[in-house]
Formats: sequence, C-alpha cells, structure tokens
Amino acid sequence: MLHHIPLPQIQNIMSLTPTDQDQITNINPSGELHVIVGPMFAGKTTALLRRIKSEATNGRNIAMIKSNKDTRYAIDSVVTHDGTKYPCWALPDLLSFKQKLGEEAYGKVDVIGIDEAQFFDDLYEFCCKAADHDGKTVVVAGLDGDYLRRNFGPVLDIVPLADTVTKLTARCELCGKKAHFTFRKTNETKTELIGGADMYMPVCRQHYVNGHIVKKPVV
Ligand SMILES: Nc1ncnc2c1ncn2[C@@H]1O[C@H](COP(=O)(O)OP(=O)(O)O)[C@@H](O)[C@H]1O
Ligand SMILES: Cc1cn([C@H]2C[C@H](O)[C@@H](COP(=O)(O)O)O2)c(=O)[nH]c1=O
Repeated sequence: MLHHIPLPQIQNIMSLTPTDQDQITNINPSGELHVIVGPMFAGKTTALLRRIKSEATNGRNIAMIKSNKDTRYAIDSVVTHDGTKYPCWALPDLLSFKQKLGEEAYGKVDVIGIDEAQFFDDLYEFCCKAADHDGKTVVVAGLDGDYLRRNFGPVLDIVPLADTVTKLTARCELCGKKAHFTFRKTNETKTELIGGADMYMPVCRQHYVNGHIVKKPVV
C-alpha cells in the first residue's frame, strides 16, 4: 500500500529508468506463493507432490517441509493417504529452516513445498520472506478448517499473499457426493489431534450437519 511509503520515496520510485527497475528486480527476485486447501482426503498432498515433481523435472532445486507433529505414515517423508512418498524436512517451525539448511544451500533452493501447514504458527512470516524477498516459489498444502469448520492455524492468513488458491474436495464417505468438510469420529475436543481414517472422514454439508446432530449426547 502506497501510504506506507514516504512521498519523496514514491517520487523516486516513479522516476526510475528501466535500467534502475531491472536492478531492483535483481535485488528482490520475484517469488510465487501457491496455496492448496480442502478437507482431509481431498488430495492436497497429492497435488503438492505433483507440483513439486514437475518443478524438479524442470531442473528446479526443491526443499520439502512438513510439520514434525505429523508422525502418521513416516517421520522424514511427506506421504499421501494412498502411499505416495517424498523425502522431507520434518520441522517444528519454518523460520529456523534457513539456518538448519545453511545460508548457501538455502540460496540454491528454487521451490519450497510445505505440507500440514495448519501446524506452523510462523507460516505467514515465512511465506512473506521466502516469496517476497528470497525469490522462492512456495507451494503450501494444509487444512483451511478444523473438524468444527473453524480457521485452522494460519492457513487462511496467507491467502492475501498468494498468487493462486486452490480448494480441493474429497468424496463424502456416507453418500459419495463432493465432501468439503472433515468430520471427527471420536469425542476428543482438542483442536490438534493427529490421525487418519481411524479418526476422521470427509463429508458433504448434509452429512456434516446430520453427523453432529447424531453425535450430540442425549440429556
Ligand atoms: N473419501 C475419500 N475421498 C477422496 N479420496 C480418498 C477418500 N478416502 C481415501 N482417499 C484417498 O486419499 C487420496 C488423497 O490423499 P492425500 O493427497 O494425502 O489427501 P490430503 O492431503 O488432502 O489429506 C485419494 O487419492 C484417495 O486415494
Ligand atoms: C480436521 C482436523 C485434522 N487434524 C489433523 C489430522 C491429520 O493428522 C492432519 C490433516 O492431515 P491431511 O494431510 O489433511 O489428511 O490434521 C487435526 O489435528 N484437527 C482437526 O480438526
């Protein structure tokens, strides 16, 4: 927003020659941010891996990260519900990634994939820095909503930063229609509860609402 820039600086920017503008472009190479959301089983990780593999095929240097809270199928791999795997860094936070990888190696990374983004509190700061200032292409996959359809972590906060946002759907396990929501099958009420088909199922709107009516305790 222009009102954050003092007027003299705005005038300076507007009077730049094309050569000056090229230099600015080189100082701050332009990155990208792509966000993939949807309920569990919608194919978010599958879409993330598809994109990452295609970037790798085009010769780009990849770093894949997932939250270390997700210990379901493997510790050091991103794994889809149908078993496709990709090696990754399993981390507690994102901002320490550059330091962990090393400045030089980080500089060589072109594309950063992030899975289970709902678990990273520093997602917004990391995406801002990586895409706006470090010129990285960042592809983020995560749940937009929790089992009660509330915002889950900071995933929706990064939508205003994004080049593209894709909301995927699964198949309702009860009727086969498009599923937009994740139903928790247990009575556990904490927001974060790691699990797969043993604890969750994707459902359509009708079965989400009916399921909650059925689950309400009789008083
Ligand atoms: N009810 C369902 N609807 C859609 N896919 C399902 C369902 N149950 C299991 N799957 C499997 O899950 C895969 C998607 O897994 P994944 O990419 O890990 O999803 P997400 O990351 O969104 O949880 C599908 O290709 C399919 O094989
Ligand atoms: C809805 C919901 C999910 N979780 C957990 C369950 C899984 O471990 C992940 C989501 O994995 P997926 O790759 O999208 O299948 O999140 C949770 O902790 N709380 C919830 O409300």
